[in-house]
Amino acid sequence: MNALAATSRNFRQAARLLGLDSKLEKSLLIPFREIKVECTIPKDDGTLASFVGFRVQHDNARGPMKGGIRYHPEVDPDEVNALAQLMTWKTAVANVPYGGAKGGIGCDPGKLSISELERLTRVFTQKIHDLIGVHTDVPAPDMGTNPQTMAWILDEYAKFHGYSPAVVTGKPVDLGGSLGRDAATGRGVLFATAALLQDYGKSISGQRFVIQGFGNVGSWAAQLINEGGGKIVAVSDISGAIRNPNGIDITSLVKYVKDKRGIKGFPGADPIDANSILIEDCDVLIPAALGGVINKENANEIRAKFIIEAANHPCDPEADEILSKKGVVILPDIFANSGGVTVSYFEWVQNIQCFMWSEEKVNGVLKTYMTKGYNDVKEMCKTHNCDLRMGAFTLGVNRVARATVLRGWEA
Ligand SMILES: NC(=O)C1=CN([C@@H]2O[C@H](COP(=O)(O)OP(=O)(O)OC[C@H]3O[C@@H](n4cnc5c(N)ncnc54)[C@H](OP(=O)(O)O)[C@@H]3O)[C@@H](O)[C@H]2O)C=CC1
Ligand SMILES: O=C(O)CCC(=O)C(=O)O
Repeated sequence: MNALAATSRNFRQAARLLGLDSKLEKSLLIPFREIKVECTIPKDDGTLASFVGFRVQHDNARGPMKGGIRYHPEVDPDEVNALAQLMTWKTAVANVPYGGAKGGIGCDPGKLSISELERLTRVFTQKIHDLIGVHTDVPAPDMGTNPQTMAWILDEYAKFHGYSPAVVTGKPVDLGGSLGRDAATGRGVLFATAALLQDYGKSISGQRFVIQGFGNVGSWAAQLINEGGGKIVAVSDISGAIRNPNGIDITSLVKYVKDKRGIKGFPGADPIDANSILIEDCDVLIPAALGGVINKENANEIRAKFIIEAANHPCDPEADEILSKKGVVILPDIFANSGGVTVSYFEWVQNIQCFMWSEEKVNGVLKTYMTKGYNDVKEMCKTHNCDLRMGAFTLGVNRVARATVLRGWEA
C-alpha cells in the first residue's frame, strides 16, 4: 500500500473514532498547498542535471507548517504528501504550536559532490523562498540532508528576505542551531521506548535491540540505548547488515562508520543478509530508515515483541493487522520520532528570543514533552479503546480539528 493511502487510511479511522463531521474530515485531509519545482544545476563536469523538488504544506491550523526536507532517489509527490500529513498529526501529538509540511528532492545525495549538493539546495531554495518563512513554513533536515543543508537554505533565503535564522531548524550550532538537536530524534526514541517498556514492567537495560538505518536517527538511538544498558544485537544501513548476539560495540561502530562511510566490514560483528534485518531475533525492533519496510510480505516473520517507529510510516496498515494478531506492540511514528520536531521547536523559540539554552535544559524539557506525549496517547487509547497508533492519531487529529473549528470558516 502506498504511503499516502496508508496514512490517509489511518487518518480516516481516527476521524471515525472521534466522530468527526464528514466535511471537516475532508478538509483536514486535503493539503493546504503542493509545490513542485524543477531544479537544474551545472554538474562539476560542466554537464547539466535536472531534479524535481517538492514541498507539500499540509495544514497550518495550529501554527506555522513544519517538517523536514528529504534527498533520496525514491522521493515522489505521494510520499511527500503522506509525510507532510504525518507532520500535521505529529506536531499536534507533541503539542508544539505548528502545522505540518514536508519537502524533498528526487536525487541520490551519495552520487553528488558537496558543491553539486550546495548548488542544488540553493536552486531549490530560490524556487520556494517566497513560500517558506519563520511564521509560515519552517524546514528542517530529514533523510539525506543535514545541518550543512540547512545552512545553505538559510544563506540563500537571506539573499531575498534578510538574515533570519528561525527560517530553518536543525542548523549548525554556529549559525543558531540548538544544542541537542542533532541527537534529539534518537533521544526522543530512547525516552519513548523507556516509557513503553516501563508499562510492560521492563526497562532499556536487559532488552535486545535491532536497528535498521544508522544515519542521524538510527546511530543516535543506538548510542543512547547502548548507554542506557540496552544490547544492540544487529544493525543495518545501505551498505549491508551486521549481527553480534553478545552486543555490538556501538562506540567503535560509530567511529568505523565515520571512517568507512558504512557499516559493511565492521570487524566486531558478523555480516548478515540485509533483507533479514527486520526478522532478526530481538526484543525491540527499531526501523530508522525508509517507509513501508514492514508490510504483509514480512510481518508474519517479525520476531520482536515491540516495534518502535523511529522512521516515518515504516509499517503499513496491513502489517499492523498481522502484527496486532501476533501480539506485537507498535509505538507509532507520530509519537516515537517526535523528539526531532520538538527540539526543532526549542531551536525556533531560542532564535526568536535571541537566546541559547544549555544542552541539559534542551534534553530535560524534551524528556518532559515525551513523557507527557506518552501519557496523552495512552489516555486516548483508554477513551477510544484502541491501540497506540489510533491513540496517537486520535490525539493529533482531535487537536487539529479543534483548532480548525475555533478559527472558523468565514471567507
Ligand atoms: N532526522 C530527523 O530529525 C528525523 C528523521 N525521521 C525519520 O527517520 C528516518 C531516518 O532519517 P535520518 O536518520 O534523518 O536519515 P539519514 O539520511 O541520516 O540516515 C538514513 C539511514 O538509513 C539508511 N538506509 C537507507 N536506505 C536503507 C535501506 N534500504 N536499508 C537499510 N538502511 C537504509 C542509510 O544508509 P546510508 O547511510 O548507508 O545511506 C542511513 O544509515 C526517516 O524515515 C526520517 O523521515 C523522523 C523524525 C525526525
Ligand atoms: O525537525 C523538524 O522540523 C521536522 C523533522 C521531521 O521531518 C520529522 O519529524 O519527520
